[in-house]
Amino acid sequence: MPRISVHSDVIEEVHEMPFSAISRPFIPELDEKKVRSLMKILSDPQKAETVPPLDVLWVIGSEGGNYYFCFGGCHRYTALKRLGAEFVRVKLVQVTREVLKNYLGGSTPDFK
Ligand SMILES: Nc1ncnc2c1ncn2[C@@H]1O[C@H](COP(=O)(O)OP(=O)(O)OP(=O)(O)O)[C@@H](O)[C@H]1O
Repeated sequence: MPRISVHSDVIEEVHEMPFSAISRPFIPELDEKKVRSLMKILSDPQKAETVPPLDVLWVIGSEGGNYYFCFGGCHRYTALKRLGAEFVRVKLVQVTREVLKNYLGGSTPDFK
């Protein structure tokens, strides 16, 4: 399997995007205590920004469509979901369909 180098360390720009636009194909294994702790922090406007933004992989389709996937940040993602967040802070990492294939294999959509 090729080595995948997809990380946001060098990306400084943080965006706010609709949570509903982010696909998460895999069910995470969770430490419930950590999720609850993150929910507490994220629901406190004074402290929420101490939690780093989610890394979101962004694919632009052949006809210009935008597709967003989140594979990591399981606990932050789940905490935000349970809080009913409408908008979330993310770092966008633009990747190709080939990179997504490393995660999704044969079920990688034909992005348009
Ligand atoms: N109360 C808290 N509990 C856990 N993490 C916290 C808390 N407050 C702030 N953070 C920060 O939130 C981030 C959580 O990232 P972490 O990698 O531990 O979990 P995750 O990315 O949400 O899930 P996973 O790594 O399991 O996919 C860390 O940068 C941590 O410093």
